[in-house]
Amino acid sequence: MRYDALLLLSFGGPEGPDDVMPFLENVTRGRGVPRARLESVAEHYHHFGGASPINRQNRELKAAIEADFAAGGLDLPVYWGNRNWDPFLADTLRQMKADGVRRAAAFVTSAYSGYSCCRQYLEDIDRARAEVEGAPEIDKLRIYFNHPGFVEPMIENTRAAYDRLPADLRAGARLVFTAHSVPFAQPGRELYVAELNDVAEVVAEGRPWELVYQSRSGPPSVPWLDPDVGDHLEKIHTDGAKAAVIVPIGFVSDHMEVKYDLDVEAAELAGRLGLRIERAATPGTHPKFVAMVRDLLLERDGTERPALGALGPRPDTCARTCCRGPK
Ligand SMILES: CC1=C(CCC(=O)O)c2cc3nc(cc4[nH]c(cc5[nH]c(cc1n2)c(C)c5CCC(=O)O)c(CCC(=O)O)c4C)C(CCC(=O)O)=C3C
Ligand SMILES: [Fe+2]
Repeated sequence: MRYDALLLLSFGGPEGPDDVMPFLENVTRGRGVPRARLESVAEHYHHFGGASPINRQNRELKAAIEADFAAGGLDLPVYWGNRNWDPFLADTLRQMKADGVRRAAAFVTSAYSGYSCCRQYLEDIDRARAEVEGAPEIDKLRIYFNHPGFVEPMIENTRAAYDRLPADLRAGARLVFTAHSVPFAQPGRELYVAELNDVAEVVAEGRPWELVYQSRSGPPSVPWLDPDVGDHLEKIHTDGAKAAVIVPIGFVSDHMEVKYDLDVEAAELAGRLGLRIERAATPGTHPKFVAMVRDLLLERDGTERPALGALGPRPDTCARTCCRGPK
């Protein structure tokens, strides 16, 4: 084992009402998100008492990874750091250094390629390391959108969502995959879209399906990936659909974008339309997803690199050109 720690690297989220605005300002600094959008997203967090579910989910994931390492005889400490909120990555690196960690592998809670999911985390690592003299070296583990540990829980959760539909609605239910929208001009967008389509085809298990986007945040003048999930639900309702299974294929846990934009907003819309929807769970702390983290670590020492779908495993280190950030 060439690493002496695992770093769980995530987005971060507010833990109470006073954190909401400072958190949103961290997320959107320099990104041209309109103030009105920030204020409406703040309301999503206030709807849940000002706390994002993502921190609890990361604490649970960290505990599950620790238990899985222990059960697998892997004696490696696990640390957790975020891009946008406490525990901030630089503080975590300071702690790792104090504990004598010299080289760590990073597992990021985003499964896909593209600037927001991948390159931005590499930039976060560079920036945080530059802040901490003598910081450990950090290798980001490969992108895992098509690893069976991510895809198989998605398949199981999709089947379970079908099973929750009334039997008479199952056969006619539309299968709708959803992912976070990004600006059309975002570096790596083509690869992000290709990967989403590749996994959707596997998870659909032969059913017809469609891929839509959610949680768009830029000004209307800037094109983002579409169609939007809400517009799409209205369209399939107009087409005569009675039910749909919604699979948040773009996300690894049931955080705010899932809990609000799907379980509140899309659910309200579907209720108004009289469209029955069931939302599939995300991998979260599914045992296969947790075990994948250990597999990704061990494959660095030459074991198999499993991948489902047609695209094949991504390389360990992505080329600087594949989803370059803003210059
Ligand atoms: C592709 C993608 C993922 C999926 C991959 C992954 O899962 O990582 C993702 C995840 C997440 N996005 C999250 C939250 C937010 N994203 C925002 C804004 C943005 N997201 C973007 C992209 C993505 N984001 C983009 C291009 C922007 C515009 C600003 C910019 O160019 O960066 C904003 C600002 C307000 C708004 O405009 O919505 C918030 C609050 C949370 C935490 C939720 C919680 O608290 O539970 C998570 C996991
Ligand atoms: Fe986001």
